[in-house]
Amino acid sequence: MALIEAQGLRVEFPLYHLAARSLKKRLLARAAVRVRTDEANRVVVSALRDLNFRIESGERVALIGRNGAGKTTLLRSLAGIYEPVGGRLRIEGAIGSMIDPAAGMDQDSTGRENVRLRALYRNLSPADQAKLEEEVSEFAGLGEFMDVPIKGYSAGMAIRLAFALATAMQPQILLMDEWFMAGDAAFIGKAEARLAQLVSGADILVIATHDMNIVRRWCTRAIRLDAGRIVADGPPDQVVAEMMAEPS
Ligand SMILES: Nc1ncnc2c1ncn2[C@@H]1O[C@H](COP(=O)(O)OP(=O)(O)OP(=O)(O)O)[C@@H](O)[C@H]1O
Repeated sequence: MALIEAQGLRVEFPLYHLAARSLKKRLLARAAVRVRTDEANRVVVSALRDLNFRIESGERVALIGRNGAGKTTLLRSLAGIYEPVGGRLRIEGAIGSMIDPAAGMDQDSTGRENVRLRALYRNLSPADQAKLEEEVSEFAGLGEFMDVPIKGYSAGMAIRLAFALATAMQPQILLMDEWFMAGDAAFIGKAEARLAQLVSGADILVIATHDMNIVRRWCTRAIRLDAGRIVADGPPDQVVAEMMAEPS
């Protein structure tokens, strides 16, 4: 059984380059809601503000909302990439994350070496390591590029490798940013089939997306963020319809 529970979750980013006083003042005056000065007199952006939610096994949740609403920040916080500045986050279950293809990859190592590093990190037996290597190479379809340092990969090749690696081991909680579905048509077809299988096996899926077809097709619940707050949480059809009805 997997579980994600947030209570009063807050994430902020300091804006270090805003030291100049007048600029700071102007910005604070214009964006009083999300930009504030903290106790240490630093200007910070409130990316997530007092989020409360509970996601249980069997749920497939879409995070929706306009640019800058906080979707990616929330995904990254769930993945443990960002440390909340306030509140509590409880996560039970092994996480597989497809947020940033470069995350957890060593740019100077080859694709194959990166797969081996991941296997070592996960403490896999030599047999499982060999199986993982074979599976990832086959799915990514990179051919001889598996033996080229990944800093020489195109964006699409990096996505292929990261996708193959993240989906090779069945996670209980799958975190995903929609642009992982980018790529050429052949890969998207393959990726969708793989994801469908994974989603049915994962206990929880959380996907950040602007694509309402993905929300309706894949998800059982939609959480809509606006300026770092949750403004709607419920069945996808209802939350999407409400959002569409609002003037943009
Ligand atoms: N590393 C960072 N440093 C400073 N501010 C950040 C950082 N990451 C995000 N932010 C700010 O946090 C807020 C939320 O951004 P986030 O990327 O989570 O939004 P989003 O909903 O994923 O947007 P989009 O749909 O454009 O991808 C924005 O105001 C953004 O400027």
